Amino acid sequence: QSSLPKELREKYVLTRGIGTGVCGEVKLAFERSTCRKLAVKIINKKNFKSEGTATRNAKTEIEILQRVDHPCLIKTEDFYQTDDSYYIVLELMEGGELFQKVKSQQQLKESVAKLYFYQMLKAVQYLHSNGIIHRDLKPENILLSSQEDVCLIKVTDFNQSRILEEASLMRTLCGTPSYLAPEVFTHASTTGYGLAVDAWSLGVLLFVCLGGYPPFHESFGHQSITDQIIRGEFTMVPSKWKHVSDQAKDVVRKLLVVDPSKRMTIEEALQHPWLQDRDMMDTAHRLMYPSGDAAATAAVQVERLATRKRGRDEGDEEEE
Ligand SMILES: C/C(=N\NC(=N)N)c1ccc(NC(=O)c2cc3cccc([N+](=O)[O-])c3[nH]2)cc1
Repeated sequence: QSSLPKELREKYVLTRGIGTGVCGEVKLAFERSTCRKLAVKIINKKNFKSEGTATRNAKTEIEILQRVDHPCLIKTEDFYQTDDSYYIVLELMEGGELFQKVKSQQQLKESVAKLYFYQMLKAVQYLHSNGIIHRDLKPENILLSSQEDVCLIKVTDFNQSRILEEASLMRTLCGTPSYLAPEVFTHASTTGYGLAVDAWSLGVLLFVCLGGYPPFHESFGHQSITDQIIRGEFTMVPSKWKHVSDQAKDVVRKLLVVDPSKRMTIEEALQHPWLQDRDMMDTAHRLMYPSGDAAATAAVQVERLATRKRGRDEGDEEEE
């Protein structure tokens, strides 16, 4: 306890480790004044590559962590740092990492995978609408709020995240264009493609949740994992996928598209037939907005009306 910042020690009691991460660990903590249980993520500064990027990354990450406000994004309660570590006080996510749930070939029930995937889409939709690309979406960075299958999920670890610097692009375009490369003007450098990397990662996450194994892996066949990814070559092993609906497979196939300009976007994924599932959406919104406060309820109503309207537009014979 001695190496902990004094203010941290005065406000919280840190106990056992509850999760392991490549860049640090997570400890269970109790807030002295309220006895509330919390998590403290300890990030060793020396884990970062070079001093320069480390400090900049960490500043960006801390700024993002303190700025984001969405039910499916981890919320920080407090933040401390010493010369060699960052201490981030977070809400406790008793279900742990999605990684633990899907490793050892455990396939999730399709309804559970859909509930989690919908929440991941909403979290990433929120990040993108705030000009933030996550860039490191993986099962270790998806936390579950409880051991129950039906639970809230939260995206965490913004270490690789980037805030889209539209400003720097605007400055660039003010100068003389004569020496600028074509991609500076095309999609590649503006929000377009940047955001698409998160759509790909969500495709990999959905594949793992539905199939219980990763789409690209060094142990598959003769190709390196990089070649498999560059070629977008993955296999849906029948024994694992025969019970998975065609609509679910369609979402995976439209996200794991190599050409970012042809890849399904987050918005399009949210409109995909597989996700037009009112029961799932009601459950998700009940988990995301438990207080049922007015604004949230309004948001839910808007979403449901939109879904209902879409259904009518598409000749949805089902009566309301
Ligand atoms: C902000 C961040 N990482 N940032 C970074 N690596 N630069 C970050 C990364 C991971 C976490 N993980 C947890 O909060 C976390 C992991 C885990 C496992 C079992 C049980 C619990 N829990 O809260 O009960 C857990 N919480 C929380 C924050």
